[in-house]
Amino acid sequence: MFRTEYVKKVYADLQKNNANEPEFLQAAQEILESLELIVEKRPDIEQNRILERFLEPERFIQFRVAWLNDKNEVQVNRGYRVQYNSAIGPYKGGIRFHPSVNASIIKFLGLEQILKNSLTTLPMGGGKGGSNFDPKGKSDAEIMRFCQAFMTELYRHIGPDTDVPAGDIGVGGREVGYLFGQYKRIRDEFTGTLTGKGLAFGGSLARTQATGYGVCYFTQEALKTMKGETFQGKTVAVSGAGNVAIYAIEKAQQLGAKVVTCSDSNGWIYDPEGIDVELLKEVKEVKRARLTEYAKERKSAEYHEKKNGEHGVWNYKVDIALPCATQNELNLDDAKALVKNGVQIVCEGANMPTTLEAAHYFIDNGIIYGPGKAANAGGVATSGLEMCQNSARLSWTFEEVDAKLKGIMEGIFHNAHDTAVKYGVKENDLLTGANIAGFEKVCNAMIAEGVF
Ligand SMILES: NC(=O)C1=CN([C@@H]2O[C@H](COP(=O)(O)OP(=O)(O)OC[C@H]3O[C@@H](n4cnc5c(N)ncnc54)[C@H](OP(=O)(O)O)[C@@H]3O)[C@@H](O)[C@H]2O)C=CC1
Ligand SMILES: O=C(O)CCC(=O)C(=O)O
Repeated sequence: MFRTEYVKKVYADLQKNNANEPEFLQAAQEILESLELIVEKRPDIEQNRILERFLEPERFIQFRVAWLNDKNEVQVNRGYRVQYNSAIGPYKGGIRFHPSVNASIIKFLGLEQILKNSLTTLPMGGGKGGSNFDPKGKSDAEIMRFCQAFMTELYRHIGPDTDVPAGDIGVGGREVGYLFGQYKRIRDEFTGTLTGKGLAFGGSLARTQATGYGVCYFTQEALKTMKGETFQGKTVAVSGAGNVAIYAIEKAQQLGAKVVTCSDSNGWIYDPEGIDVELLKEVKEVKRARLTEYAKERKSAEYHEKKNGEHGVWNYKVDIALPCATQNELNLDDAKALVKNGVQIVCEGANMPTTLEAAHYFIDNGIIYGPGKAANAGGVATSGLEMCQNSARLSWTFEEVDAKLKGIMEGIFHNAHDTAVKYGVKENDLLTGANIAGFEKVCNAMIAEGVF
């Protein structure tokens, strides 16, 4: 797995100290495999014990969230915030509400966020938070009470220049609104402490679309640079049917592709005529319903229920795959099926959706592989633009924000690509390129700021 004694020791210690955290160890292993190349060139990394410090969160907060459901029964959940690294800016990263959330998930997401935020070129450190609260089936009033209870603890740890949370799985505009309202009430201040806010109270135009659009801008730039091609006429598989998936589908179709799949945790849609994205928005964003509702309304769509935990969407003949649901949703068998069916490029809208062996398989087989920390950075980049607008007390137009987002995503692609080439790995290995490029800036800042 590793060549150098230093990296071997760092990873062995990490395994010992985080034995029950598989997602965290997976993310760390993937990053260390890339960073070994820079460690070999720069002795100051080992001298300053940068890897040990980089992998250890500056702060990990865990707290009780007690709230009342609609029957006036007391419910208890667990809340988290990891403030992972502040070398290049205030901690920044989303909040996830999903029953699977635990320390391992929060730490893997926080670790990825450090590199992602660095790649955006904006001054943002890495953080992430969440709860094992399950928003599915909860009334609007229950969601509000949970968000208020969550923020009643979190507020003391965050602030516009300290830590700026946002949304992630299970946390969208509605939840950010309730979280912001409670923060404002407790602190008695109106600042940009959360991003992804409603447009009426400091949100940025294009933040809703940003992650999905950004994945497509990144994919388009990679296709153009490495293959001289575009989305025009291509067939695309997307997984997920949430915020990232919906706007990835919308932009891919605007750029001339046909997207034939999407999914939720119960099943998937195959729609050979192309996903009707307006219908998908109606089902998911307005009605908050399941994909079975989409299939009822759309004659050309097939609905498949998931039986053995399989994701389903990776078995079709497509040119482009955009995993946009959740971690480890694309395994080695899925990767083999995609390659057999002629996929050219895989760019991740979700965080770590591809298992490590599947990612290696793509890279070894010449597939352009854009990891989430690079390809989905458009969400947090636009959050960074929301922070700029809040500080300046003004709002930019949709076109201004979208143009900046596109420029940032193109820049991230070129940074990852150029770094891959510079370090002598295959040019389709954007994973190594993204890891090293994101890390270098954080590493230099950590050394300059002294031992901490
Ligand atoms: N929102 C953002 O700006 C950003 C999000 N991301 C990442 O993108 C991914 C999707 O986030 P987002 O679209 O915001 O979240 P949403 O909550 O809007 O949507 C999540 C989608 O993924 C599905 N999903 C979630 N968990 C699972 C699971 N365990 N198994 C199968 N399907 C699942 C959901 O299905 P169901 O409804 O059935 O649960 C839903 O379709 C995540 O990995 C997130 O970290 C990355 C960068 C920014
Ligand atoms: O917009 C943000 O601050 C966070 C986005 C996020 O959570 C992510 O990039 O995974």
